Amino acid sequence: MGADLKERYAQALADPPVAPPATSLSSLVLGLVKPYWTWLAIIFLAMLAETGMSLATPWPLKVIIDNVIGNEPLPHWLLWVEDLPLGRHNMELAAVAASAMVLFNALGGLASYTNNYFTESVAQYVANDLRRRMYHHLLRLSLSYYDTHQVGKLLSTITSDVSTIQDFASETLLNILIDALTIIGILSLMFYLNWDFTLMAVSVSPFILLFIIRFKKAVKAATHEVRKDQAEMVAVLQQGLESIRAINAYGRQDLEEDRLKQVSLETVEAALRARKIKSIVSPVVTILVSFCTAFVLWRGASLVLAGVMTIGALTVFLSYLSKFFSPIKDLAKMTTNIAQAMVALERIQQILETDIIIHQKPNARNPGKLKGNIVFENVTFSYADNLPVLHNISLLIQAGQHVGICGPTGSGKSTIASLIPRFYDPDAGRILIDGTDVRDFTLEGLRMQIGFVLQETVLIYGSIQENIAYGRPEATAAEIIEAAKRANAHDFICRFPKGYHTLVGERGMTLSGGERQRIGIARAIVRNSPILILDEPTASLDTEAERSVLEALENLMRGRTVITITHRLRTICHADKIFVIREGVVAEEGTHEELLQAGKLYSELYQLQDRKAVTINGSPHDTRVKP
Ligand SMILES: Nc1ncnc2c1ncn2[C@@H]1O[C@H](COP(=O)(O)OP(=O)(O)OP(=O)(O)O)[C@@H](O)[C@H]1O
Repeated sequence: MGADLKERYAQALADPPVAPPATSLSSLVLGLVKPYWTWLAIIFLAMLAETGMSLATPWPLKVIIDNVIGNEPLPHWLLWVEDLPLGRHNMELAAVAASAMVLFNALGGLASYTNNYFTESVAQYVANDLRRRMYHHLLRLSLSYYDTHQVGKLLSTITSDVSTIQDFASETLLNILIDALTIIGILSLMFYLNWDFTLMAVSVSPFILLFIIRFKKAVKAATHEVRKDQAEMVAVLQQGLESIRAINAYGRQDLEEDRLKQVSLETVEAALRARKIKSIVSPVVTILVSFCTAFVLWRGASLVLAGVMTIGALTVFLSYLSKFFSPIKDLAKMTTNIAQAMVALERIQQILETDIIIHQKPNARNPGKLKGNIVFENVTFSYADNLPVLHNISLLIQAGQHVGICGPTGSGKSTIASLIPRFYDPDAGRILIDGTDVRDFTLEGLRMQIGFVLQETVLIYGSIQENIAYGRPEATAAEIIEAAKRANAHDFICRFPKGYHTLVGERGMTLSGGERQRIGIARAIVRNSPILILDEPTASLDTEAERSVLEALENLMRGRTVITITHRLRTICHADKIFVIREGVVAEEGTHEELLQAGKLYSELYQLQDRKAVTINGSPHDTRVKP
């Protein structure tokens, strides 16, 4: 058992969590449990044994009442007891009955242990598979999915909804199956004991089941509402904690608290509405069941008095009746759990079925080492339907060229850059690198050829060394140190007591903006891609930090095709070509001198910035990057 589990654990770590896309809830569930069919078979057998033992337990009592205490003859299926070497003494028969009771319970206990052991294993591994499958899917969705979905709500599904499924699989599902088997078994035995009596006794069951089914719908709708509100609450909390600096800076703690208060109260109200519906089910079922039991007691007493039924048979019948209604009552209670699990599955399925992915052609090829010729051919792109952000853009960037992209804010500069690594695909037109449409390359291969330094370098929680090697994990320690030296980062890293092993990112040491950018540059140097996209890499830095970062950038840019997006025109005035973007079109293109001579938008922007720099510093402030 242990070895099997260990093996499964190792597989769960190693298996790629890829699974065919789910189409319906049932196919999702079947796909999830399929790998565990041997365990499911063991569970089923153990369940049969557990149910059988539970059905057998009242019979020793009947033997004691009817055959040991009373004088009823032994039923024909028990005559073999007379052949035992125990003799025919009543107390010996009582000893057999008592031992049988212990045996039934012990076997039932063993079956129950096996059941729980394997059910919990299946539940844990199914939850593990679900989490991994969802994360795998989410990591590959197009960025446009995240433009319209809150991360907090997704977190809530990956954690809470998966836990709901896990709890359902490990507790409720097993109970439902055992209950169903028990009901079938008890009905058969009750028919054996007294069929017409049984028919009358259980005639109330269809009404109970109808009632339960009717309520299941209402409970499910209420549960949907509760989960929606709970996910909303996680989203509010996640956003608030993520924006903690802005909240402190603007003193908006009260506003954020109010937001949580509102959504938290909505969650409470939704949960109370759901409880109102849920709490009706149990009492109604209990009352219906008590009518039925009362009838059996009354009618049973008259049958015993008339000598048609033995006291033992009535006791066993009553014991079965309570066993029969207990799973029916459980089913009523479980309506809530079933509804919760259905809602959780639907929410998980919604994520798994999202198809906003950047598709890779089946015959896509790895581009290998690209030279870096980039062509935009009549590219049109919109984030939202029918609202183009780029209109018919055409650009030509030759391998090894350093080009600048500038233009007013919101004109589409960053959007242009994000189409090259296929963060998004254009609506019309195409983008070619070295003469091949980027959609003909594998996504991973294409992105390996592109390095980024953005306005803010995002540090991953881990050591500085891991952060530098993030884009190429196989980089050696020597390569990492060399990259840090070229990025002007080595000296400040060595000043930390733990050097390259210093923890950064969440909860780790916090680096200044300039230091973070230099880590970002070292990261791009280690990745060593022929195409480099610099999106306002110095925008958030002061003059001193900017100088050091620009020096590092010079080292990084050498020998690569570089696209620099910036508002600071002085940083691109030595570029081989500058594209001026306005309202999603290329308004002008040329070298710095050509654009100044043209005397249009670029020249206006440049002169405006020139005057500002003179005013601020008393002399022009030159932060140019020499290619
Ligand atoms: N993820 C997004 N979803 C929807 N619209 C977006 C998204 N990102 C940008 N936009 C919109 O697209 C337009 C172009 O944005 P983009 O970021 O490319 O401009 P930009 O020229 O780089 O601006 P800036 O100089 O301010 O960085 C803007 O109107 C912006 O509001």
